[in-house]
Amino acid sequence: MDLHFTKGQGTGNDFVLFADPEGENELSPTQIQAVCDRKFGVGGDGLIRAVRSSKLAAGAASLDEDADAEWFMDYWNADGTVSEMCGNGIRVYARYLIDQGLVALEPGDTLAIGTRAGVRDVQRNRTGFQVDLGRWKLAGGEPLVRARNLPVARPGLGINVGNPHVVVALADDAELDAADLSYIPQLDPEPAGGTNVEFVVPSDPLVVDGVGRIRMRVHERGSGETLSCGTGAVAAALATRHWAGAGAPNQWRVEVAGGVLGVRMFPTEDGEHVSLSGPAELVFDGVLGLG
Ligand SMILES: N[C@@H](CCC[C@H](N)C(=O)O)C(=O)O
Repeated sequence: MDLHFTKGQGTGNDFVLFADPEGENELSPTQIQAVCDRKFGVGGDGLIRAVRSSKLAAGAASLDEDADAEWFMDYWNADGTVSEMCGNGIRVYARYLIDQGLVALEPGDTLAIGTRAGVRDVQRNRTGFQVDLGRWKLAGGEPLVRARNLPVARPGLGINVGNPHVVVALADDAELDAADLSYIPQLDPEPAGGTNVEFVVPSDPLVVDGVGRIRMRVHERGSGETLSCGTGAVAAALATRHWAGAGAPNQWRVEVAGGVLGVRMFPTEDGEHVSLSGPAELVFDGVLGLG
């Protein structure tokens, strides 16, 4: 089979995307690993299949919340495992659907996209996209996190924004730079199903013009260290606001190795939601022969 793909990225978090509107070409975990391999394949932190929600295999996801989500983001990590949600990926996915002529979306317009975490609204803006990640949750527990080259294990804060995260505050930039994230951070207790782990350092001053500022590095479940993680940036901002206490802002600028992401917490009738904004680019198209 020939895979007609597009490579895309959002703040350096890179994805291989392909269109399977009728749901006829689901890839196996082994094929996904091969496509995402940086030496023998296209290379990517994850793979996204564009499939119509109506063509999903029964039980793949519940789309009860919004029957208008014509398109589903079928997201897979580079190691061939699924994830419920991807904050950078969903912006790149919106860009891809527009580029393929599968949806029309002008700046200011909103598109509902199905994900394993539920339906998410993505709004196109002048420079990129903003996604409403819905209600966030404290995941409970404060696992002790050990990472190579860090002097001590520290408690992390578990946060779920559709997918699982544990956020750890480090002492300073020097510690953040020294952490060796080519090894999987060890958690005690280890959360069932694994987790993404974010390491954060507040900027000094923490708040400028009402916007909180942090730096972050991430070890993604199923992909290793990446240049950025959108849902991770959201979890990191939520955790930092939690630690900062009363008076902490609801708007955050998160600096990652691949660029800058914006996070905003806002009230809704349904409780507090959190949104993520940032760029989304398509890089090149290609065809890969799959055995
Ligand atoms: N890079 C993504 C998150 C991708 C999924 C994650 N590795 C997981 O397993 O949950 C993002 O931008 O949010």
